[in-house]
Amino acid sequence: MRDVKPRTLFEKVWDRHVIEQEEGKPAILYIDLHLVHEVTSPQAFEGLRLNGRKVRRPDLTVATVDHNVPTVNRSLPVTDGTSAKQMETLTKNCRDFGIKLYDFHDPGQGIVHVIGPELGVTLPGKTIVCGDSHTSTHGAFGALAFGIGTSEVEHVLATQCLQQLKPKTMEVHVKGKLSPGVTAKDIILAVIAKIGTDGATGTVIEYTGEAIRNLSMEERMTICNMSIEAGARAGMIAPDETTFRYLEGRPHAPKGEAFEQAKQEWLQLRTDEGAVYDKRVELDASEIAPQVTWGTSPGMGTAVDQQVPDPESLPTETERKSARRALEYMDLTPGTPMTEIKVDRVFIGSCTNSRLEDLRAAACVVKNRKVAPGVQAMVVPGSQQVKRQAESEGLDQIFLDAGFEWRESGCSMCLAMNDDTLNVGERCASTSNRNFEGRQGRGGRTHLVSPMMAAAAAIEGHFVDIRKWNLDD
Ligand SMILES: CC(C)[C@H](C(=O)O)[C@@H](O)C(=O)O
Ligand code: SF4
Repeated sequence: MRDVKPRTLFEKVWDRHVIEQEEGKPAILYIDLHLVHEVTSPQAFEGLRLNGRKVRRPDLTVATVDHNVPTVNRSLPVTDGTSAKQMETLTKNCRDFGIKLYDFHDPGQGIVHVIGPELGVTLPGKTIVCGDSHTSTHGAFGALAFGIGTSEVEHVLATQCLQQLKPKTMEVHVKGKLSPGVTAKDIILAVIAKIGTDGATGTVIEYTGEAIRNLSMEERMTICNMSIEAGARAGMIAPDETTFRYLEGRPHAPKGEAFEQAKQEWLQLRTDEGAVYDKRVELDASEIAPQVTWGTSPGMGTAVDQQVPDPESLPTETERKSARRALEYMDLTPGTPMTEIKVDRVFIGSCTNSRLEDLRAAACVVKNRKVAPGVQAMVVPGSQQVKRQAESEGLDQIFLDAGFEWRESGCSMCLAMNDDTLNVGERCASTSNRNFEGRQGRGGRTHLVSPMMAAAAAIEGHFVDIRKWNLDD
């Protein structure tokens, strides 16, 4: 008899990929796409060599350099020893094992989570892994995409399979409409502020509701990207016309009749009526204000029209203790209006917010304005393609005229593995996803915001409520 139990989107993708499942044991999953970058792959390839193994499916494996790449002049040799070595190692590994690499000079190079969708290798219903926690980004297409460790990278390279315990499910339902000036980044920061950085631990989140349906693919990627900051294994959004419009014509997406057929299949990838999630939370988009983090974890955030909270007002001693420590590190006083916090640096980039739409939104704020004196601001496009497109629209000139630096693509100051770092004590408005101590450089202080909010902070020299700006002038 056919099993007619209603299933969630996650369960449908999971079920299609289970090769073997013994009761109480991890399942063995088939992996459709393995993305590789220079930081988490060297030991994995070394392991293959030591065991005399090949890569099982080089055709389902795609590599790029992103974490370490310098974002200035690419015609010069890479001077940082560790970065140069990691990049050379990946080049050699890809050559030896027959893997397509988007290297330093390739027009397709970029942050791994930006280029997957751009190339159309990220597709609905696929299982996608990468030795990188923000692999959750690709779930925006209705793929099951999650980060894995280096030993698992080796396992997937060798077998194209992975052992996984089945995660639980969680629905994050965002009803209603966003106010002007409030973006996908504000939704996800508000979700994390509400449920905490462990609010979704052990689950795969599915984002649903009117506010999510109305988002573009770029915005959906921003949301799924930060699922990991809420503790989730992955984030997913059911594919729809927005997804198909984005994918059609991408280099590796199916073409013509095959695309139409794929679309019919992808349309099945939605949660059945009556399917039950293990957990559920609901937010009203109309109540979300632009967000700014004040602490050293992505959950320590508030609305821009609020104040730095008083740690003593928090409910538990653990929370009070970590908030006290965070405020000390961030050099902030409880009760300070968020809009009075001054910034030294502004970073617009990272796999959360470095796509064309993000740059357009920031440029719209920056146009005909100047970066405040004393503020150093930079834009780092997520990929070479984003960079080229932005330049063809003249966005680079808008940023340059305002006093921003316009860089080459890569992770850059999201995690400061290259020369792009904060100095001790510097405060940064950043469109990235993590604000841990030292994340953007030792002693650096990070405030997570949307691209529009980062751009406005660059212009004013402190955080501002973007809803109060007239952006049509
Ligand atoms: C370097 C890599 C392992 C790491 C990750 O997995 O997320 C990085 O991308 C990050 O954002 O901290
Ligand atoms: S941009 Fe930042 S978060 Fe994204 S993969 Fe690179 S380092 Fe990780």
